[in-house]
Amino acid sequence: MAASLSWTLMRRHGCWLLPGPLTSVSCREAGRLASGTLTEDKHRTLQDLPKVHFLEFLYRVTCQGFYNRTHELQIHEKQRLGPIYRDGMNQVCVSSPELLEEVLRKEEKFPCRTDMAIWKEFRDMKGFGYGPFTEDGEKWYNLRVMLNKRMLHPKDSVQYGSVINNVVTDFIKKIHNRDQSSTAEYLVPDIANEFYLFSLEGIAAILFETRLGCLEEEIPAGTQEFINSIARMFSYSMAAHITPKWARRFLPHWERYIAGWDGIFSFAKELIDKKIELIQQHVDTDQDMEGEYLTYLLSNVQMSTKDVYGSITELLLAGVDTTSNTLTWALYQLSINPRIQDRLYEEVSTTVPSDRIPTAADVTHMPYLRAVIKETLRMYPVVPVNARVMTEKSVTIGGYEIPKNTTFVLCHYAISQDTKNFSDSSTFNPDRWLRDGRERPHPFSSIPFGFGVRGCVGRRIAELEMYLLLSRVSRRIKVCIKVVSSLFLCKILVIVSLGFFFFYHKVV
Ligand code: HEM
Repeated sequence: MAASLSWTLMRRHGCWLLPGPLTSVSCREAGRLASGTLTEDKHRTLQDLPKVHFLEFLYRVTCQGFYNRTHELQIHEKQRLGPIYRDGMNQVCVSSPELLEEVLRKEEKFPCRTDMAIWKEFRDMKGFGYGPFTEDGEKWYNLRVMLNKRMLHPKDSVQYGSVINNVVTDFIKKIHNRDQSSTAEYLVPDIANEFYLFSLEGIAAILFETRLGCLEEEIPAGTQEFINSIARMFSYSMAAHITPKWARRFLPHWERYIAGWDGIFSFAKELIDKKIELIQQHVDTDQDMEGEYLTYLLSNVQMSTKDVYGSITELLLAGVDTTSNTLTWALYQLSINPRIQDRLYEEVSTTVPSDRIPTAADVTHMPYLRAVIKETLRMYPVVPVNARVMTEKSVTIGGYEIPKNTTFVLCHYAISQDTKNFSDSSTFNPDRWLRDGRERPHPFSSIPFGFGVRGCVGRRIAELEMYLLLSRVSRRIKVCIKVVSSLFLCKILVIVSLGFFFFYHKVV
């Protein structure tokens, strides 16, 4: 998934290609065995699984236009081959909630995703520690034990409520000030970018305990350089990954990729070093030091400063596009579904009086708001494909014995789009998540934050950011889509540009 996440971010400049025809041939045997209806009379192995040949895969990607929409390729292959098959790289793809559950429930003590070799290479070159994405095994486990504290439990995230609300206030001010000529309605030309800046400001305020100025009229030069470095690192990642080591000297990609990381780490390091200095001053003068996440990590004797540099940087990178893309899709769906928007407005305005800002505690009384986010993540999962590698022993999945070190590709997108799991799956319907006595979807049919000990560490923070922003926006602003100039989706559902939004004040 780390690769998928980095790919997600890398593809911010991708484009939407027209869908190719979907064939409806299915591999009945694999489907029936996997769903348990075929007698398991024979010992079945990896070799017995239906297979997509590498050339077939190349053909689909290059000639059939799946290059920029491999999430749709998941659906295509599932229709042809059933819910479990081998892909062109001999990985085992699973695309039913039952099989997904089987894989994840059998995961090992230190679950492994994929190797982040080129991320690790930079850290090794420059002497920085690994973070939660790059670390593996017992070291990863010990790191997560420390990172989880003050972040993963819902009551931990509540303490960041006021920090996030301050950032939301600045976001709303910025949007309002955009067009001073009209108090009633105005256009926001690139809402995806506004949400990117909001998410970066929000996660940095939590992680660094400082503000970066992303929501100011003019973004400070250092912050802008940091944003550019993130973009540079991701846009050259794929080229750096496929360039052979011997060719790096002759092509510009590797150097640019490293320059991107240099910019990211030097910015993060400067902020962390400032905090270390501040803590030291307090220690020297015998003063108590109050602080949040970074202070907690730096005060933890089991974490070296080198590890803090690595972890904070990876948390920061994971916490921006994920949240901002989800918010953009949520707003898009609200803008084309005015009844859902009105219902959200009703819920927020009846739960919190208009003179009060919604808090983390208020959000627990807003089931519809939470359902809107859950449904957005079902339709547009920011991590549409994840992975697990069982490194200790072979494992039996869907009746097939799969040798150790085989990669399992978890096809979340195909699962959450399947009408067997969600009736009318292409319709945005938050109601399906309400706990009002209706039948609940299979628990593994939509798991946008992953599962188990390797699941998303930033989940609670991300949810709180999205709830607090959306509750305030929906109470104050009526959002309509005016022009969808260019709705680009790419390989992993990242929005490059979502046209123009037409905003109208509800309450000034
Ligand atoms: C809408 C927002 C987000 C979504 C949908 C999301 C989703 C995910 C998913 C699916 C995974 C992989 C889990 C697994 O393999 O089982 C993950 C991992 C991770 N996420 Fe998030 N994430 C979001 C926001 C954030 C934020 C705000 C942060 C930072 C505070 C963050 C930090 C991480 C980290 C560090 C990992 C790697 C964990 C590990 O390997 O131990 N995420 N995320």
